[in-house]
Amino acid sequence: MSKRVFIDGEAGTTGLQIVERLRRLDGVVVQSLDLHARKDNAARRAMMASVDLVVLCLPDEAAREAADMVEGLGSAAPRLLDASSAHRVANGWVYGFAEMVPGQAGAIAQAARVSNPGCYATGAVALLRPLVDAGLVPADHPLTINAVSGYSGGGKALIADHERDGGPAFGLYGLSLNHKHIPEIERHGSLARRPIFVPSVGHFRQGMLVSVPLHLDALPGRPTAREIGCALVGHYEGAAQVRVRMTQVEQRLYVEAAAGSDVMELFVFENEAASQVVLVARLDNLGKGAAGAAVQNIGLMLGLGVTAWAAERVPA
Ligand SMILES: NC(=O)C1=CN([C@@H]2O[C@H](COP(=O)(O)OP(=O)(O)OC[C@H]3O[C@@H](n4cnc5c(N)ncnc54)[C@H](OP(=O)(O)O)[C@@H]3O)[C@@H](O)[C@H]2O)C=CC1
Ligand SMILES: CC(=O)N[C@@H](CCC(=O)OP(=O)(O)O)C(=O)O
Repeated sequence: MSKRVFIDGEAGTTGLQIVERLRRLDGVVVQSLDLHARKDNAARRAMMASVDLVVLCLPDEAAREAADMVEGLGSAAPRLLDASSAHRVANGWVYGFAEMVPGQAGAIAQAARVSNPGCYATGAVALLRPLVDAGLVPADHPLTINAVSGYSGGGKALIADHERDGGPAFGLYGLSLNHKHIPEIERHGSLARRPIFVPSVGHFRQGMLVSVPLHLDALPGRPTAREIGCALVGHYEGAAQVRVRMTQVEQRLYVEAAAGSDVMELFVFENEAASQVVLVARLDNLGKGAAGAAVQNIGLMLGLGVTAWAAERVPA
């Protein structure tokens, strides 16, 4: 029998992307509220009690309220996947980055409550966690993370701002060095020192690049770029939605290649003579950075086979 999923916030940027993906999957049916009932709490509660899984695609405060609503259903409570940033470092929630450490996919499959990772955090944690766990980058190493995102990362409001005449071309933000993804990058990157994180947004709809520069001669044991690349390759071997690209011939890395794909690519670029590398994650903020990861987690939580769909979208 098909599993029933309710997406609270279905009409938003992330919600629509999840629905589009779920429509192509066997074994799952999306249950929707009528347009006029989307914000009617009694209708939402009744819908939540009737499904196997609720996905929250809401602003943080509304996601907290919706999670309380689900919890209030007691033994009738469905399982919960939250795409907002409300619960990413909260107790009792499993972090929905299946490839992060061995056993994470299994923990997601068993969990009652899963928090989908933030888009920037997905790139940063993907690059850093395996290197910290392997001892190549010390947990307390001073790190800087730079990133550029497509404007769809800011939801309906930022999309409208960019799609009007005279929308902005490019801008840095988060300049109080307090972006909301820093706590999840610290926690799930296993970092003991707060990184400096400088996000930016460009005048393109989808895709993002997250980069971490490293001075190799400031790391213990002075690892080579190859050792770093091999650690990433070893960690992500067999992962359908993460690819490590070992050849670094590109002089330019374009963000466009990520748009529309649910696969995240990781790169290690180096200047050997200067003993410097820059690690880069390229992903779609709406793909592996949001809806792609959400559908992967829905598949794990409901026991559906979703990797075949993901593989269709692997770039050449
Ligand atoms: N865009 C992205 O790249 C990513 C977004 N996310 C997260 O996903 C969540 C949704 O973001 P996004 O899709 O971009 O946002 P949007 O602004 O595009 O959509 C938000 C949706 O939530 C609905 N909504 C707002 N408040 C309520 C409420 N109180 N009750 C019911 N529905 C409500 C809105 O309806 P209406 O328009 O009618 O108000 C809208 O449909 C956020 O927490 C965001 O941080 C996560 C990863 C990436
Ligand atoms: C360009 C832009 O505005 N991006 C969003 C993050 C998008 C994302 O990952 O979402 P959540 O953490 O909200 O789930 C921001 O910086 O707040």
